[in-house]
Amino acid sequence: MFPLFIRMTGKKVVIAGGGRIAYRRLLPLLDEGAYITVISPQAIDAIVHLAEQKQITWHARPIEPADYIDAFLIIAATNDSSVNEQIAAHASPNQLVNVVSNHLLGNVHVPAFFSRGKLQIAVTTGGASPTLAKQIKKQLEQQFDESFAKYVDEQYEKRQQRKEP
Ligand SMILES: C[C@@]1(CC(=O)O)c2cc3[nH]c(cc4nc(cc5[nH]c(cc(n2)[C@H]1CCC(=O)O)[C@@](C)(CC(=O)O)[C@@H]5CCC(=O)O)C(CC(=O)O)=C4CCC(=O)O)c(CCC(=O)O)c3CC(=O)O
Ligand SMILES: NC(=O)C1=CN([C@@H]2O[C@H](COP(=O)(O)OP(=O)(O)OC[C@H]3O[C@@H](n4cnc5c(N)ncnc54)[C@H](O)[C@@H]3O)[C@@H](O)[C@H]2O)C=CC1
Repeated sequence: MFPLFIRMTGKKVVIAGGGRIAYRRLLPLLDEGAYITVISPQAIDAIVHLAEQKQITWHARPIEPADYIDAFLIIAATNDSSVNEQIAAHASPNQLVNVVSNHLLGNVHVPAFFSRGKLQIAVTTGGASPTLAKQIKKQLEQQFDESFAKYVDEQYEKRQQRKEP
């Protein structure tokens, strides 16, 4: 696996499934300014609420291949692993696909991560132990406390000023 940090502003994201895991994927993507469509017969209240506020689109039905034909990122987060497998199989090789139920499918994994301003720290075990990734992230959260946000953002300002003519 090759680590990348992806600018998601304005990108189309299709999420299959409307449960807890779908919502965990959705929130940081929404923060990044992605256009999110959830396709799922049922959805948890928090997702329904975001749809009512028009922050995302929700279609209350099972996913179909036409739903994600032009998505930049597809997240297969249903509780039916055969549906998630079908999504991985139907996606184009040039789309990013994240499958929450099987680390061997899709072409991107979501790490455990946190931010301190522009500092972002992400940890993955490649599906070996998501719980270990979460534990390591928690330790790093203590080590790199909130004060790093100020430090990193100051460094950023200084670098920007040096670049200006
Ligand atoms: C491949 C990947 C999918 C992807 O890329 O989306 C994946 C796959 C699977 N996870 C499973 C289970 C659990 N995952 C967690 C937690 C997290 N899982 C996350 C990522 C990933 N999980 C990706 C690999 C990343 C890596 O390896 O480092 C984190 C880091 C990020 C996030 O999800 O936001 C987040 C911590 C967030 C945080 O707090 O920071 C917990 C614990 C909990 O929820 O508290 C459990 C239950 C305990 C257990 O089973 O270990 C199962 C079995 C499912 C089943 O039983 O059907 C599969 C399927 C499989 O193993 O194939
Ligand atoms: N990656 C991770 O961190 C973890 C992944 N998992 C996996 O994630 C899966 C989902 O977990 P939860 O969100 O808690 O499940 P959930 O049961 O709360 O939600 C599943 C959602 O999928 C929808 N769905 C079912 N069939 C569908 C279809 N054909 N098309 C579209 N949507 C459909 C349901 O309506 C529901 O909204 C679990 O079954 C498990 O395999 C579980 C724990 C952690």
